[in-house]
Amino acid sequence: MSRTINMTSDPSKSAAPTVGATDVLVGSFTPELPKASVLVIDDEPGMRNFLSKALVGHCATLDVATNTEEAANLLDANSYDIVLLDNVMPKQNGVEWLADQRRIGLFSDVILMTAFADLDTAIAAIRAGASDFLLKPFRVNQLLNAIARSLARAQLLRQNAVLRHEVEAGKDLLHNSDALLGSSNAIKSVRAAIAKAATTSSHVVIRGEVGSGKQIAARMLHSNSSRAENPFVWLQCKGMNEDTLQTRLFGRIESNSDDHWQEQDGMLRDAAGGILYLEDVEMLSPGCQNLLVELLTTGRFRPIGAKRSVAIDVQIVSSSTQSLQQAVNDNRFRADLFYMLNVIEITLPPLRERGEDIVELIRYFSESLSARLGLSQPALPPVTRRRMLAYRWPGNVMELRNTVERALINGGYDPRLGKTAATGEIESLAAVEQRHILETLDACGGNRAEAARRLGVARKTIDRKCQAWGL
Ligand SMILES: Nc1ncnc2c1ncn2[C@@H]1O[C@H](COP(=O)(O)OP(=O)(O)OP(=O)(O)O)[C@@H](O)[C@H]1O
Repeated sequence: MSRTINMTSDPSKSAAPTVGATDVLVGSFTPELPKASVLVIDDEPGMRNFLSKALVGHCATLDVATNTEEAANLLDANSYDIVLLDNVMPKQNGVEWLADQRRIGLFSDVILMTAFADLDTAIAAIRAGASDFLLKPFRVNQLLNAIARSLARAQLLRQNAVLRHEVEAGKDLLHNSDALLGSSNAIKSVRAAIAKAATTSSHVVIRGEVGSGKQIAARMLHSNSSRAENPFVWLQCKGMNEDTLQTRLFGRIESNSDDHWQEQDGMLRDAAGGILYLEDVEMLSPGCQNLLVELLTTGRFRPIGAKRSVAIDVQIVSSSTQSLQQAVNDNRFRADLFYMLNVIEITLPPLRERGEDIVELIRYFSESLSARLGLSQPALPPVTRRRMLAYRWPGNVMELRNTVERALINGGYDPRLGKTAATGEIESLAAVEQRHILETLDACGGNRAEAARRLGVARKTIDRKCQAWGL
């Protein structure tokens, strides 16, 4: 059986350390070390004792295995950031065992400890995926430095992967608002729902039309949650074949007949501890749906081609432009997955249903885009403003943002702006009323008294409505 070192255990009661026991630790080696989980694999009691004594109190979890079978069992059950592996052990040497484990699925950084620094061992270890060497005898500082280096490298790789996903997201994220702007009651309720969802780890579905701000809502949820320090990883589920989608999400391990292996990390591992945002979740391929059900049922997933599964803590926020329930009814989406993902549902109202926000959004985009593009803000004549308020915005805030950007580039708003085509869609009474009043105002050249007369309402009513819409 393996031996687990409990953080409260007293390693000094074990056999006396054999190497560098008198080293004094100075300073913090890396901010990652206190959060790290480490597995030590060594058949020599003295060495195990030295490593335990050196590491207890410095890392979050420390497990010790006396042989490779114990180690494999521990790896089946737990995830480790670092594995410290002795090379010379009975039955199978460390490098051979490591190569086997990489093919099964070993997702930790491995530091090989060896007394024989020959080139062949070094080459074999690198091929087997060791990230560093410790040449025996070594001191505690050398050990902690090697671990710190591996942790820092892993952190860097993860940050790099997350940034790559952001670039692939293709969205102009740097210049977007990081909050859902607007003072309409509809957007206030959405912000309140986001704040509530951010206090839990429950999975969330955000529904809304194209460009209505679903991704901004998901990012807001992330930055308000306790997961904010961990990654937000975005995956577009639309337009990718089954194989690519599975690899991108779950990762893949491939080995060929030459005993070479290749590992591709999936987004799930990149998102560990954070939020995975599945955009257009209704387009998720059937195979991915099955794998996600397995993940949500067991809390573990298996990279494609791996034999070993990995435990993962991730909050899934999905977005859907179509009705997900409809996709279930049409047998395009698994009903159990729908219920697992849809613990909390947030619906973003279309822009035409929250006319009060339009002027605020125009101002925001006009100011932020003019600063970014180095262009002066275009004038917004009352007639254009009215037309923008009356327009239906089928592309929602995204369309509004692009309209403002186009006006900046062209030096003014298009006078034909806001000619609405009927869509046959049912609108709320408030939206119809707003559009009708604004179109009447337009027909009256902005004369409110005349518009009130034609509409058969008091002038004060028109004034009150215009004020609410920011006119
Ligand atoms: N309430 C809002 N406040 C500020 N910006 C917003 C708001 N809603 C949307 N946006 C902006 O509109 C654009 C589209 O938003 P976003 O990408 O979040 O929409 P979406 O619903 O995810 O779109 P899609 O369905 O195409 O993925 C972005 O530039 C975003 O910054």
